[in-house]
Amino acid sequence: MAPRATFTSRNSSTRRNSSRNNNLPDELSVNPFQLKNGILHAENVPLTRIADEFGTPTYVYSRAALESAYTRFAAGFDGQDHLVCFAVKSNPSLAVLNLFARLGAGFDIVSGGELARVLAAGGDPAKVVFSGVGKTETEMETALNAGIFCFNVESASELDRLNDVAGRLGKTAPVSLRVNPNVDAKTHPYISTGLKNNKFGVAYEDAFNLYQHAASLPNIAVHGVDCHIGSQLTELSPFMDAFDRVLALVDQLEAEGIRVAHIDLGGGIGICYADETPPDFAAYAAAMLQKLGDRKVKLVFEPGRALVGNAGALITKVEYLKHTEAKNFAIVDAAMNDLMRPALYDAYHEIAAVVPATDPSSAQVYEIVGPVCESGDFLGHDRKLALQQGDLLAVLSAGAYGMSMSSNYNTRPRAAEVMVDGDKTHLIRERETVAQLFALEKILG
Ligand SMILES: Cc1ncc(COP(=O)(O)O)c(C=O)c1O
Ligand SMILES: N[C@@H](CCCC[NH3+])C(=O)O
Repeated sequence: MAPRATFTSRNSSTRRNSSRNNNLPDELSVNPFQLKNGILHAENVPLTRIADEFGTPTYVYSRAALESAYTRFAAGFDGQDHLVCFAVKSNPSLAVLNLFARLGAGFDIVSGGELARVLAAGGDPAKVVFSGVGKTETEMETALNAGIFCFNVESASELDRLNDVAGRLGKTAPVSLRVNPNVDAKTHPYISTGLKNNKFGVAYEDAFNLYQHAASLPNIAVHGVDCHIGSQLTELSPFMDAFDRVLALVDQLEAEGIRVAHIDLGGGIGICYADETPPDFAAYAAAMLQKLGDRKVKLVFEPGRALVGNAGALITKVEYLKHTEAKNFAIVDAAMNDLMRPALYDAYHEIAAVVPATDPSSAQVYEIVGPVCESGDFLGHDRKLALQQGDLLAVLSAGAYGMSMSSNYNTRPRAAEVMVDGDKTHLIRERETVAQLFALEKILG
């Protein structure tokens, strides 16, 4: 897959970002990384300026793209009672969460740590849904005390524990059961969650009985039905199939007198990394609303990647070029610890020169690799680029599951994070120092 000359075909609807007047053309709010005067920019900031000011590797996010994605996603549900809960795991930066909170977003969390982040970022606990298969008692207590919107319960034993914890606190826990509809999400097996053999949720066949049990528990209030079938979905049909199964269950529950006030359809809409054509937000919303029909129920969504993925890039510098008999290597200063998606899923990220060579005839096919001592430490295979030592590269579509899955492997401080807003830059996370990496450690006395 050759890198494209322009960096387009991110989620395609180009409606104006109505959240605030950022004076950016619509196109730049949707595709913030564009070439101008021979330099790749984020909005109106040349990436060369970011590298000079903040060093490399650095994650860069576009405020306009983040806000535009949220606004376009939510706009599809205008007129329908709904709540968009951004999936924090995809990008837990306080600055990112704060932007979404200001737009009225809720949040999908999977740990007490994520709840703390949401609260620190100004998020409203009453708009938080708590997913995850392994909630601890302490996490349940904290979430009950914070007054979250709903627990997405993933097993019978979790339901009983939540009932006990709520009882101890003299509270009632609002609950959805996460049902596993056994639908093939048609995505990478590591990020498919809605099949029978996945650890997530409650088997569809068991859900009705478990709801009856939930309704009988003194400290549990059934509020909804939840379902999330996987991530990076590029087709509408699995969403539709899952929704069909969820609606059948909702009808069955209501017939039994168990009222369902909301349906949480999870996240999972994919983005364009290479040549995928994921469902357009408007088409996704229209299809969901059509299926919902005239049922009076709130819809909850948990999008992560679709709101942040294409709003971010990782800037890295070429440290060395190494030409061997078998391969050409561009050894860059970002590595699998900064962006592990290629190593973990063999995921493709477009990699573009920040200042493309004026004479592309010198281009060669490179392995783009990092300095980590693992053969799996690569960011891209077989990329045709005209490179020199010291050149800057931008690894695109890195706003989701990039920084959030980074590590300190090889005692590498994690990258800085910068938010671009028009022609301004904001350092939203400082680069870690090596001293910080072992500050909590002790040697024996
Ligand atoms: C329960 C839950 N909700 C939402 C998400 C967000 O998924 P995505 O980033 O694909 O929208 C995930 C991750 O797959 C998840 O596990
Ligand atoms: N980490 C994955 C997505 C996992 C979704 C979490 N349920 C990715 O980078 O694509």
